[in-house]
Amino acid sequence: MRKLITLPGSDRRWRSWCGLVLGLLWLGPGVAHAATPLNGAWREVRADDTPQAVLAEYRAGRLKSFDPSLLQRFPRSIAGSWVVIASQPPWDNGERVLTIYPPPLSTATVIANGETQSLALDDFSVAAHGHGRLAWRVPATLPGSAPILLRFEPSPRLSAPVRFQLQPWNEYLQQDAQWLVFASACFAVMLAMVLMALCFALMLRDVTYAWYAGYIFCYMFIQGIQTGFLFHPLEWSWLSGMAPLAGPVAVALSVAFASLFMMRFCELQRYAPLLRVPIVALAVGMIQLVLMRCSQIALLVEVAQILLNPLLMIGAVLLLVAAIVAAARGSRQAWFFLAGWTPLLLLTAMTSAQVNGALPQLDWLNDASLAGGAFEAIVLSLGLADRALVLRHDRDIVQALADHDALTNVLNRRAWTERASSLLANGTPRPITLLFLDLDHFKLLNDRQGHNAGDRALVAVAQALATELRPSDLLGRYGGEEFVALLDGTTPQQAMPVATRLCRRVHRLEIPAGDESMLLSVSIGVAACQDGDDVESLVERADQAMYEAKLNGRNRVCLYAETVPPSAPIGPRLHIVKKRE
Ligand SMILES: Nc1nc2c(ncn2[C@@H]2O[C@H](COP(=O)(O)OP(=O)(O)OP(=O)(O)O)[C@@H](O)[C@H]2O)c(=O)[nH]1
Repeated sequence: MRKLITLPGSDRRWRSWCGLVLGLLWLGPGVAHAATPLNGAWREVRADDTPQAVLAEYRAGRLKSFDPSLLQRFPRSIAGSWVVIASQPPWDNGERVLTIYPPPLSTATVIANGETQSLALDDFSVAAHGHGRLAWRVPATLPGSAPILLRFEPSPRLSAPVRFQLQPWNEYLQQDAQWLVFASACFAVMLAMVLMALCFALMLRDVTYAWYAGYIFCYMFIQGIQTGFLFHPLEWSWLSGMAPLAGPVAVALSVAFASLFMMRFCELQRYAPLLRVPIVALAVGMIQLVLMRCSQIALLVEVAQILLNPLLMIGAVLLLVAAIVAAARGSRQAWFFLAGWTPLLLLTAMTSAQVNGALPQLDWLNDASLAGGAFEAIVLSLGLADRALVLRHDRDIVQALADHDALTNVLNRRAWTERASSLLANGTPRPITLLFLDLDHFKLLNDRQGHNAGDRALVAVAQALATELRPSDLLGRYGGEEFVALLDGTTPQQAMPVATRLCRRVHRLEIPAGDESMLLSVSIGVAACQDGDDVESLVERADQAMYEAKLNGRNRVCLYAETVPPSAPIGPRLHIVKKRE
């Protein structure tokens, strides 16, 4: 048989570095290990084959040779394939482990020293298992020069290509542990994002998070089956034999969840409304495939099997186009989707190409897909956080619009009442005083100068009041030409000079109206908060005081009578603002 040249160490290291870059979380398998150089040969299984006859054919050089260090695809055949793996000299007779990576979903049987042993992901009978690969501990009695014969059982599906390694036991243990750390980290990241998204979905009652959680969970599940992580180390023995059903079902569900998630996340309704229909159809179609696959009706199962791959390809293109269109039309989230999802799509496309015999050197694609899942989960979570931020910003704007008077931009009556109520409800004993302001003869001003001039006057008054008051004072527009200001921590005696200042300030305002300027004045009622007061009762007393100010000639401040002893002279209750010259 023609001797095959194995890849030099530098090449292998280069491939490992590619894995590091693409895998992002690549911890262990990225480090190159000095595996024994191997020769490989194979042929399809025939009906009257015996292991001895196959080995004899191998020794006679009649099998098809291949390089075990590269990914090798054994065609789907009815009976399966024989594979012979032999070390190149110098032979190592120490403790060795033969590994098959990535682990095939079908069973492989090793025949050595006249004994057979089955290797399968969902085989829980053997004590020692490889993680993320099939592993067989070579018996010490088998000489290093002896070829190892394997029989790959026929697979109903197109089988993924595999590569073989023969490693010293210690080196294998180290690589196995590194892979476990790497895979656990990837799965932990994805699981954390799923749990976080579920909490958000429940708390915020936003189904986008639920679709996201479903999508990432399905992807995790697919990776868990493909890498064998669910079987070893998780030992989900109940899943044994179910992989051929559970795998395609999880794939179809993940596409359905991804479609529903991306539709809401990228706001297709706003940015690409026409693409919503095919994407909803894709999600519905995938769910139908799941139902057909689980129906146990042979015809439906067969049809579902045939439709899955073409629909996957169409779906991938559709989601990609929709995301690009939405991103181009201004959807921020679509960029997050593209950043997280495109690497995974590329990896999936490359893995599919490998199933058809391309890219045999890229043996890191499977682990990179695992890391790609974790990377995507993080990027999409960042996208969801960004979306929450944008929604909060929009909500703040709406809230501000709802709380503020459109003309004067001070708090409107509802918002002012709410905030004043919570201030009064805050039980800390402290003085609180309310000013009730009503512009004088405003109807006259409107009638003479027009409604627009009246509006300008209201805006100018609101600005003047806001400037004159402290930021902590609660200013609001209570009605047409009525304003209220709640002065927290202020006694009526302290509030009177403030109210007088406001009175003067309003009276000094110059509101241009045609050739002349308007003269404004305001009457202010002052009332102190008493025990058991609510906003309504406090406003009522301040309103009464304001009427008193009106009755006394307007353009003045009046303190509500009950808040000062009846014996007090009228002076401190009534502040008259001098008429403007
Ligand atoms: N321009 C303008 N006018 C308003 C607005 N809201 C209420 N008004 C007017 O304010 C006037 C209030 O008139 P009245 O309640 O009779 O009070 P007044 O004319 O100020 O008289 P006194 O309060 O007794 O001094 C009415 O003519 C309302 O139409 C507004 O947003 N813009």
